[in-house]
Amino acid sequence: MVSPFQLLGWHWLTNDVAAGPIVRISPNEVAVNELASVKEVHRIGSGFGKSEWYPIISGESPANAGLFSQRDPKKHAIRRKLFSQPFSKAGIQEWEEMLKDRVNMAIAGMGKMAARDGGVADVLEWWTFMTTDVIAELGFGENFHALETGQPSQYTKDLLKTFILSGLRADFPFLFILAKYLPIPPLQHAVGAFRRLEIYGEQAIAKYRVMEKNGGCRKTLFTNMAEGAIDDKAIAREAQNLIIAGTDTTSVTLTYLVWAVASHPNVKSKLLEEIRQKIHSDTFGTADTEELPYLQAVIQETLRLYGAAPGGLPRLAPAGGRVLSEVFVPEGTVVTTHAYSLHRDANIYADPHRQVFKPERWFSPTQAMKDAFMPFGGGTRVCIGVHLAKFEIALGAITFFLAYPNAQVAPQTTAGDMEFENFFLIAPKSHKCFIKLD
Ligand code: HEM
Repeated sequence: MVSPFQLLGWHWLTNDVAAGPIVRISPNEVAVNELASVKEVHRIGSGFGKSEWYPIISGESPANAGLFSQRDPKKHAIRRKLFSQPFSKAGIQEWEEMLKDRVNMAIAGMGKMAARDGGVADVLEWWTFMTTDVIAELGFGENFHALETGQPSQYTKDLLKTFILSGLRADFPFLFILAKYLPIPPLQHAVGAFRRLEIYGEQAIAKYRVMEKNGGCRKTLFTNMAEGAIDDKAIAREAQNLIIAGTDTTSVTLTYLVWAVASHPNVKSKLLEEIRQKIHSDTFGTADTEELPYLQAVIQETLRLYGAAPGGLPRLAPAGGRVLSEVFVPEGTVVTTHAYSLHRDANIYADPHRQVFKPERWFSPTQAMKDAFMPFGGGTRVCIGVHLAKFEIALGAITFFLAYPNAQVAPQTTAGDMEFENFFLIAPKSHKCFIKLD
């Protein structure tokens, strides 16, 4: 059974290291935190598949499940194969100019905001406009113009609203049925948003097809997929899912990176020294970002502490059950693993906690550090957007600190504001991160 806590994504911090390697957190659910057990759960071929939480939270039936929520391993493998080239490192590098353009627009937007608002900009807002415009271009071949207008599109607002509301819809479906007939404004807005999203996705793909016929369409991630490999309804759904999976995840992580670096002057000066030494003109590209070891260490450390999806990833114990951390876990039990706890395990990471932002630890990581590092999940279900996310974060960080080397956390943003809110994906509680740019 899926618990309301699972649906709302609130069940992730309970598995503290002190609580033990395996903890029963509901009648049919255990959380595991021991490295060997976590590795077993995510090992390719281990038989631990995604639980029923995924189709419920995404609102997708088995017949129309997308890449993220597909539970059937064979169907998932077929869909994943279609995505693997466009999302590969080389595939993402083909979008380099567009990525750089959107990063530059975000930096310019922050500058304009700061010029208007006493030198201070909300970087979370601009990184979110950036990631939205990037993924809309990749998924739909459309520009949502969030960066140009400094406003989220109606589509993005609906999408993010429905992501939070999907937990509610799954738990209380009758409320959403009633909402069609009863004048309860918040529920009617939600139903309207779900419907608008479906219509928008289908219209966008239909429009794309017309342009394709006339030879005037922009390339998308789906452009080179074999004819008929995936129908237009499924493309619309996948594109929509990519916007959910690829927007806030990256913008929140990049925001925490800027905040953490701006809060640690020694880290900032080392990062700036490396960037200034190795980046000599604005023609730098994605490949150059991989030649900056200190930047890469800063990104790793940010993902360790502030990766955007650190909570439980629910899987089902396979036929016959399994022994995990010396405990027999019967078949069908929900088993969750949590990057949050693993990334703070003092047996693996020295001084693991939040105050200790130490990129240097990644210069010579132990095998255990590498094995325990799972901000993007693991096994066959590891995040498909990892290269896109890492390039956006790297390009964003370089461009930001070159433009604003004196960046500091503004007094409007306190440590409390940057505590996590958690709905499966985390965000700063205040949903803002004000940085003084000069
Ligand atoms: C810093 C940014 C990101 C983080 C921390 C992150 C994290 C994750 C995690 C932890 C998972 C595994 C979920 C599970 O097993 O339940 C995942 C899966 C996934 N992510 Fe990401 N993600 C990020 C960026 C992106 C981007 C940019 C995209 C696409 C545009 C994306 C698309 C996906 C998809 C489609 C899956 C499902 C893959 C599958 O099941 O085959 N993610 N992500």
